[in-house]
Amino acid sequence: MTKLSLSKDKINILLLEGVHDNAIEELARGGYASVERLPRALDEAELLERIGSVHILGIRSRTHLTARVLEAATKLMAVGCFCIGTNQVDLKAARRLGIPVFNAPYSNTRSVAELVIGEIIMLMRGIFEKSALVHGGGWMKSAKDSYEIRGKTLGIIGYGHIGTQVSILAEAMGMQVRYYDVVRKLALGNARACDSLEELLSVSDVVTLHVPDTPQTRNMIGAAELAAMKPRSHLINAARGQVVDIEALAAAMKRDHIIGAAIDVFPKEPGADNEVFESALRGIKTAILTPHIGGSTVEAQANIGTEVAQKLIEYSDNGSTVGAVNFPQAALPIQAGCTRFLHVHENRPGMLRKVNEVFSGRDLNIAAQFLQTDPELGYVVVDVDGEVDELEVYNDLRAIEGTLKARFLFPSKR
Ligand SMILES: NC(=O)C1=CN([C@@H]2O[C@H](COP(=O)(O)OP(=O)(O)OC[C@H]3O[C@@H](n4cnc5c(N)ncnc54)[C@H](O)[C@@H]3O)[C@@H](O)[C@H]2O)C=CC1
Ligand SMILES: O=C(O)CCC(=O)C(=O)O
Repeated sequence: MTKLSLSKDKINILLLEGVHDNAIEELARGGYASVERLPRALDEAELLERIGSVHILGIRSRTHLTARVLEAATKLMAVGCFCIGTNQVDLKAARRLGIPVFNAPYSNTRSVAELVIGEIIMLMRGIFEKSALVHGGGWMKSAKDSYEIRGKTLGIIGYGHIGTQVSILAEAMGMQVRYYDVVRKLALGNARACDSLEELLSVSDVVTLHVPDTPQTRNMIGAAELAAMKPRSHLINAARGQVVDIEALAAAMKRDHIIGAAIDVFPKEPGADNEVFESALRGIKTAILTPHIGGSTVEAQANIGTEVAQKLIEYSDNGSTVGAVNFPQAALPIQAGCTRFLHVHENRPGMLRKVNEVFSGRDLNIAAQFLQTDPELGYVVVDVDGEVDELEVYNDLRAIEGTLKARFLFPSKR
């Protein structure tokens, strides 16, 4: 079993928001048993209270890791987001503190795409409104505003992993697909790109959003964009809450310009299960409102549990950062008989020289060295042959000005 500068039983792992059993099992297989799992998110005050003793933290979309929380996380080695989106983490702060953040970029793609396809049909048949009436004893047997999806135009904003899956499924059901993306993307099947967002909005019977949360996508669908949509069309948002101006959408629905919407994500989502959800869309019968469950399927959660746990183990065991969203990427082979030193630092001139002096000053033989830098951060991994006083080396590495984190693995003597 891999030996770490901190033995595995002392590595405290905290998993929040009901991360799947697979993560626990994977971590146990990797020798990590000090794992606590909570079914819910923690707010900032609770995080500040607990984070000081945590080495590895696992979250989903409801836990907000602010700079304040990360700065208090003095022992934190890595964060695992058991989802696609990482906007709930202050990635810059994590990076500045030398903490890599991992996610699962594909494991719930299909679940979101299937939900969207289901919602297109539900919206275009007005099913939720009719069902609610029947539950109340009513009987609205009408074809008004009910359409087949065959032959209708679906506009996809953001033609990435989820957008392209939706595209394939929608075409298989006879829809015509148009898409808009800021990056030039290869069209799948018979889908066709639009030159502008305005063009897409003006031709689509249903518009679905699959963009990340960025400064450019904030409120990208506001009053003007809703007005540019076809009269009596539909909108789906299973991307991020800030992408749609909810008040403007509610107004467009009240005047029947938009006759159906399915919204899974909101600008303000309840942090705790007992918090009341507030939204201007509540009470609008033609709006399908779901509690951010686009990726919440048994299959997706199981796959995500395994995938993110593996990435965290790889980083803890050997320093590999493949899949980190805010860190230089390093895929590191194990060197038999070596002690491995990991050093994360601010990318200042002369840093590598100072790191190397720690080894050359002791006449140590460097068997392999790996350096990955970007304009702000440097990550150097040094494998040393033979006997080495790892604690001394570790202390000298930590003493280099600009050091963010240092660790050693597979020590030669303990
Ligand atoms: N509701 C839920 O439970 C879930 C929601 N999501 C959300 O879905 C989003 C999309 O996921 P993926 O398809 O995997 O991401 P992706 O990164 O594969 O695709 C995003 C696409 O959006 C495009 N894009 C970025 N900015 C744009 C802009 N301003 N205008 C037009 N296109 C733009 C990108 O070029 C890219 O092609 C995630 O970022 C996440 O926020 C993901 C999983 C589950
Ligand atoms: O399942 C979750 O907690 C979040 C899903 C999501 O929005 C994502 O994967 O980005």
